[in-house]
Amino acid sequence: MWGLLKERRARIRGDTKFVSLYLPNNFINYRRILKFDQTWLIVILLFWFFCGFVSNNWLTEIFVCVTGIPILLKQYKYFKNLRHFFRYEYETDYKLLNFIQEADLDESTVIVYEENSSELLVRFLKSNNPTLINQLENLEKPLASVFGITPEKFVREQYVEYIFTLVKPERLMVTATEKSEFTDDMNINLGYGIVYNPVKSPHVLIGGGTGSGKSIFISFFLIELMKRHATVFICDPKNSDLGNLEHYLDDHVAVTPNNISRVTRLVVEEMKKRYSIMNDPMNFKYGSNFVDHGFNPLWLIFDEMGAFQASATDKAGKKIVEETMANIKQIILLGRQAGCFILVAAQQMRAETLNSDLRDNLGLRIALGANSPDGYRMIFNAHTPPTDSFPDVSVKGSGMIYVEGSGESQAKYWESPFIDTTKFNFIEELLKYKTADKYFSE
Ligand SMILES: Nc1ncnc2c1ncn2[C@@H]1O[C@H](COP(=O)(O)OP(=O)(O)OP(=O)(O)O)[C@@H](O)[C@H]1O
Repeated sequence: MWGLLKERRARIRGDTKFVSLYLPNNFINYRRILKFDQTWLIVILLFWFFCGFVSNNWLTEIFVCVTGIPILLKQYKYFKNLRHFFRYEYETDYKLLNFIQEADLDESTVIVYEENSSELLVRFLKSNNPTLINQLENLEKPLASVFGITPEKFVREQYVEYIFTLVKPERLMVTATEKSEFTDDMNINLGYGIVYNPVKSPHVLIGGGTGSGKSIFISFFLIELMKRHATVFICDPKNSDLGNLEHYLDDHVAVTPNNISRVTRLVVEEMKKRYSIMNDPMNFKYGSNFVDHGFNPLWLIFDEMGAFQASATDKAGKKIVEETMANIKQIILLGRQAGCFILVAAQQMRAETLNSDLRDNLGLRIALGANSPDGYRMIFNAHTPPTDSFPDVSVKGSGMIYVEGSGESQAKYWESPFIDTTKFNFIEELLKYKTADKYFSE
C-alpha cells in the first residue's frame, strides 16, 4: 500500500507517465497488493480479538470489541473504495498495457502519456524495428475502440502521437451583432474547435443532401467573408435562397448560365490582373501574397454546380459550361496567392462535376448530414475515415469536416455554427457589411 501511495505521489509531481510491459509499476498489481493488505488487517484484528478474550478481563474484552468490531465492519468498504480509487487512477495505464498485448505490439513497446481534463496525449516511442513502426503508425482504429474516441494522429521522428479530445467541443452559436464587426483577421472560427484560414487552405467544398444545412452554413460563411472585406460573387443556377440575394448584392449574383459564365470570367480576369501587378518588378516581393499587396479576398460562391452543368442541353449551352469550368479550374489551381477563392456546394458531389484532382485542391471540405460511403469519399477522398467510424449526424447541421494542412489525417465530426433562424435576420446582418465595390485592382 505504501508503495502504491508513493508511486501516486511521484505521478502527481511529474505529469508524464510511462507504460511498458517491462516497467515495474505497482499499479499493475494494485489488486493483489490491496488483497494482501486486507488479509493482513483481518489477521491482525483476529489476533486482537483473540488477545482480548484470552485476557479473562471483561474491561479488556469490551475495549477490544469497541475498537475492533467497527474496524472489522468498515474494512470491507474501505478496501472497496481504495480499489475503485486506484482503478480510476490507473485506468489509462491499464488500458494501454492491455492494448500492447491485444494489438499484438512488440513486448518492448514503450508508451508515454499525458492526461488533462480536455486531452489525452499518447505517444508510442519508435524503435529500430520497421514492422513495429508501421504498426505504430496505424493504431487509430484499435485505439478508438479502446477509448471510444477517434484520435488525431501525428507521425513524428521519434514517436507516433495520438491525441484524444476528451471534452466535447462547443458548437458556435451565431447571434446578430449590434453593429458591423469588420476584421482583418483571415482566421474564421467555424466552431467545434475548427478555425479556417483560406490563405493556408484555399477554397471550400460542401456536400450534403437537401435539408442538411448547406444554405445556413453558406449564409454564415458569406457574412464572415464580408466581415473580412471580401468581394463576393454568387452563382446559383437553381435560383434558390442565394439567388434571391441579387436584390441586395446586385450584379454580383448570377443565376442564368450566361451570367454565371460572366461572373467566373470576371474573377479570372481579376486574378490575372492581380498577378500582373504582383509580378511587376516594381512591386515584386518574393513569397508575398495578395495581403502583402493590399488586395482584399475575392470569393466565388458556386451553389449546385451539378445543376449548372446539367442545364447545358444544346451546343451553345455546352460551350458556356466548358468555358465556365475552365475558369473554375484556373481559380482552383492558381487563385491562392492572388486571394481569389471559390466555394463549391453540391447536394451530391460527382466525379463529373469536379474531377478528383481539382477536389483535392479544395482546402476545407465539409459533408453535412448523412452521406453514403461513396458520398463521403467523393468529398474527403484519402481523408475519409473507415466506414465503421462514420459519426452519428442526427443533429441538424452536423456532419464531417476536414481542413487541409491541419495536421489531421481524417475528416472528423463537426457541428456547423448554430443559427436560430427565428431570431437571426440574415439580410439585416448582410446589409451591415455591404460596402461599395472598391476591391478590384483597377
Ligand atoms: N447550422 C444550423 N443552425 C440551425 N438550424 C439548422 C442548421 N443547419 C440546418 N438547420 C435546420 O435545417 C433546415 C435545413 O437547412 P438548409 O436549408 O440550410 O438545408 P440545405 O442543405 O440548404 O437544403 P436544400 O439543399 O434543400 O436547400 C433549416 O431550416 C434549419 O431548421
